[in-house]
Amino acid sequence: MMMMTTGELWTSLGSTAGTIMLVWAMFRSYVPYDIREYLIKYGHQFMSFLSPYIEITFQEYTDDLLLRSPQQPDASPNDRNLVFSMDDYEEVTDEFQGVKLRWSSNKNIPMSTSIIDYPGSNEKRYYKLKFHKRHRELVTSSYLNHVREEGKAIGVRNRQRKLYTNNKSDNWYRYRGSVWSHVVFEHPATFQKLAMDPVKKKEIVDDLITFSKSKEYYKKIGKAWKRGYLLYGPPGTGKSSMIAAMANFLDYDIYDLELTTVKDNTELRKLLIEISSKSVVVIEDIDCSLDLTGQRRDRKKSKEEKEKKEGEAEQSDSIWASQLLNFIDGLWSAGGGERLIVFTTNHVDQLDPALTRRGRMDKHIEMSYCNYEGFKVLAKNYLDLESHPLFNTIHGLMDETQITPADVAENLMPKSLEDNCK
Ligand SMILES: Nc1ncnc2c1ncn2[C@@H]1O[C@H](COP(=O)(O)OP(=O)(O)OP(=O)(O)O)[C@@H](O)[C@H]1O
Ligand SMILES: [Mg+2]
Repeated sequence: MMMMTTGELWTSLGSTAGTIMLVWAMFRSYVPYDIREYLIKYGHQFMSFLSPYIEITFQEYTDDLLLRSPQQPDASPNDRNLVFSMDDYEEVTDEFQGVKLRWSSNKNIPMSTSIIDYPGSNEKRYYKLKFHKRHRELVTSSYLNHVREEGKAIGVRNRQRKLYTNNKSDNWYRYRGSVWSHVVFEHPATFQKLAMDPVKKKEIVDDLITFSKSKEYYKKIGKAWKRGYLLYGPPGTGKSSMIAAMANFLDYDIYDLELTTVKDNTELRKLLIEISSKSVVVIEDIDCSLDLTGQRRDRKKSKEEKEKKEGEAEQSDSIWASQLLNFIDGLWSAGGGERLIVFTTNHVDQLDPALTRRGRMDKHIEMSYCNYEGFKVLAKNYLDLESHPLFNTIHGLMDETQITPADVAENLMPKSLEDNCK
């Protein structure tokens, strides 16, 4: 057998490359353009006929297809801003049901036609998927769907959640017809940090999990995929914190619907229609919101005044309440998206029966004064304390007094910077 030295190998490679270049240059200068194109086109077809591989090209268009190399970690919910993507001309290998598939990223850079050109503005990126012909069935029937679903799931995990508030209809034209304004929703509340009866807490968490997994069930029974909660209890017992915890838990947006700025049913319908899937719709202080005068009802009204107005108010309340819920039932049944609707009130006894009736609101949750269990959660949150000689005394005091978690929290907060450092 003849062995080549490294020097000889390089010389031979160099001369082969030289020959190829020469043939290519002759081909370009002596073969006319159209024949050249023809030969290249059919050359490609011939080669792909012989090749055992199939290549599919995907233009970069939406984030429907999100590629992630196996070596790169998923961005966790805490690193929402970290997005991993493929570099230009990078190749990654994916594995699906034991089959290896190669993805590569490429880009077309068209000839510039405009005078001012921003770098990258005209580039069109695309991805190529290469796999063996024998896996064609697997790729077309299941793999591409799998990529799409994964992409969507990653998109949902990485999206920034939003807190929406309804714009006053007088200003809708200013917001170019947008009925909702939004800011990024970043609230630290979690169920773990919520001070409340642990059994009740677990019940709510389980309820949310069941709801979020029940798409097929709601479809089967022909009902809108939604769930209604009524949170009630004195101020400072954690109703709003609970809503934030729910949204964080399910990764939903929040739509804070201020009913007092909604003038009529048409406006209400417009607002409700715009609410997207995976959201919590919140109507705070429902007893005040449902006053048709558009003003929050004054809780300190004199008794006679209250009685005098009771008749009218009750009538308008029930109109609003049932209309709101009928709208929601009707509008959302078509959409198929998952939505929670949460009402809060400090005065559950004053609510219209149309609202509190079972079936309207799926779950009534009472948020109440802080007990010892709640205190322990707050002590852990605020002071990082799990036990202390004073806990026994506090236990006794908590049983005797009615104090809201907000008040307890307030007292556990350091009063000054020095306090904090002790
Ligand atoms: N159950 C709780 N667990 C933990 N923190 C709580 C709880 N309740 C209240 N807090 C603390 O008190 C603050 C006020 O609570 P929150 O706004 O959730 O009360 P609320 O019931 O919505 O009151 P309101 O009826 O006045 O709207 C919160 O920011 C939170 O720090
Ligand atoms: Mg509140």
